[in-house]
Amino acid sequence: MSSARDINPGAPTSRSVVSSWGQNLSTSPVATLQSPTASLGGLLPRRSVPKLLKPFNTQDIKILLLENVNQTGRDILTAQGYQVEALKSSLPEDQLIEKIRDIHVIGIRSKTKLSERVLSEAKNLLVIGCFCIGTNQVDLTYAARRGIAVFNSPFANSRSVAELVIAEIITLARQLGDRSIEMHRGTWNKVSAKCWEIRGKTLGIVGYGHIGSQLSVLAEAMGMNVIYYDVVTLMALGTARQVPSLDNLLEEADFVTLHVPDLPETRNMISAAQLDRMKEGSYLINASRGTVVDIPALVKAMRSGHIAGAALDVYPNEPAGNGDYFTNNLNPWAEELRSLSNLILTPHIGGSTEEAQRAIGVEVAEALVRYINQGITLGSVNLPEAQLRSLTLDEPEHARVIYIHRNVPGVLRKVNEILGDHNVDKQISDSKGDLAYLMADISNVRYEQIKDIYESLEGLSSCIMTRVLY
Ligand SMILES: NC(=O)c1ccc[n+]([C@@H]2O[C@H](COP(=O)([O-])OP(=O)(O)OC[C@H]3O[C@@H](n4cnc5c(N)ncnc54)[C@H](O)[C@@H]3O)[C@@H](O)[C@H]2O)c1
Ligand SMILES: O=C(O)CC[C@@H](O)C(=O)O
Repeated sequence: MSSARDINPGAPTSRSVVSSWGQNLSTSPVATLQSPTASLGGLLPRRSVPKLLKPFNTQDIKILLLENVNQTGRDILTAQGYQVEALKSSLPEDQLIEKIRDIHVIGIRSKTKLSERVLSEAKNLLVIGCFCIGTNQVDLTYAARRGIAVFNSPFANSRSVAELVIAEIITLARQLGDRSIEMHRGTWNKVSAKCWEIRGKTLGIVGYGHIGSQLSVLAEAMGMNVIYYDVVTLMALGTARQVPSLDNLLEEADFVTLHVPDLPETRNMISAAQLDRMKEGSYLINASRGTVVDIPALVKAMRSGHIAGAALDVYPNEPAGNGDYFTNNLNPWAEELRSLSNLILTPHIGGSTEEAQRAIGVEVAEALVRYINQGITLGSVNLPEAQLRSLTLDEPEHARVIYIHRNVPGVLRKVNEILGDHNVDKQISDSKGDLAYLMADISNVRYEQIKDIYESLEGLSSCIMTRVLY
């Protein structure tokens, strides 16, 4: 990345070299070192004081957090001395492009689309934090091509989603949503027709990952029979049973619940043909991604009475913030949906609990700090995972070189020629597809040599991004 030297806070420009020499490096060591996720602590030599690697004034790091990221995450980032701006909602694309030009880190949830168009404007961006499970809103391939790391929180809200689905199964079986709406309008409508217990009914889980498998355990505890369909063969929990095809599941289940990611092969996975296969009077729940269900087909199946009820938490288009947006302007069938009986509509709240949001805030913010301060990529969804133990304060004249590069032959030789005048204490390199990530801790490196190392690495044709931390 030819302009990285000017814009990458990891780049030892003369400004950052000068400003960091006299800097107190331990602005807030605790936030990095108390991480429960990385096993860094265990790898540290006893009684050595870890040194925070910051080749820049921490105040120079600019972070934009969108979509009301939890306070736990904001606190961790602010404690590092970074400049943190936090907004409650997402931003329209043009405003996002304006903002993203200037920042080093962006934190988002599910609404902010970080497309190639947006990311191509993000000249300073080092890392993206998705404060959620899904990463489908980010162009991961393009981000990797630019050497921009992406982190998420793979399962901190799984339990919250599973509990919501359990609540929805009973709510649909007993038509609780409709009874409640009627009572709110003053209507007493005591009925038992087509209201059921869930005990002994069959739950069909599509996608038996973190959420699907958690849900399986809860559903069995309530006396349901569980079957599941997944593209991967997975160990069944309890007495659940994997079925060989989606059609098998649809034909057997009383309740079908979807827990697959947004992928080309899951788009409209449940459409007219699949709804037809479902049992007469069965129910559909979608708390995965809005693209997975063909909504006009669902409307038709519900109007005919073939599908007795449904719960939707996610939609193809979702608004950037809270407000009266669930209209046909957002999705052309929104008002028709609103008119259906026994249909639970929720505003993408599957993972929205205090517990989940706090845990996600901590997990993702700590991953960001580890990456910014030490270059550790453990848990990254798009870069190879690499970690080295922290340098310590009793290791003076050490520097950590991070070289993100195209995965082509001969790179290690060239890098080691550049590092050759110094002692390479530790080195790790890993690749993922076309991309490779190298970390090396070198000693006997004088302050004025760092700039040369940086410029030599940047001059290699394989270079995507170089950072030198010291
Ligand atoms: N509503 C919410 O607030 C909310 C919260 C968290 C997660 N989610 C969404 O829920 C979904 C599932 O999350 P998770 O954490 O359980 O994911 P996961 O990756 O742990 O599990 C997904 C499972 O789906 C399977 N799968 C993939 N493609 C499939 C296909 N074509 N057919 C059948 N199975 C397939 C995978 O093999 C995997 O086992 C994701 O889309 C996620 O973004 C929504
Ligand atoms: O909190 C969100 O916006 C997203 C929740 C969920 O869809 C996820 O991907 O974790």
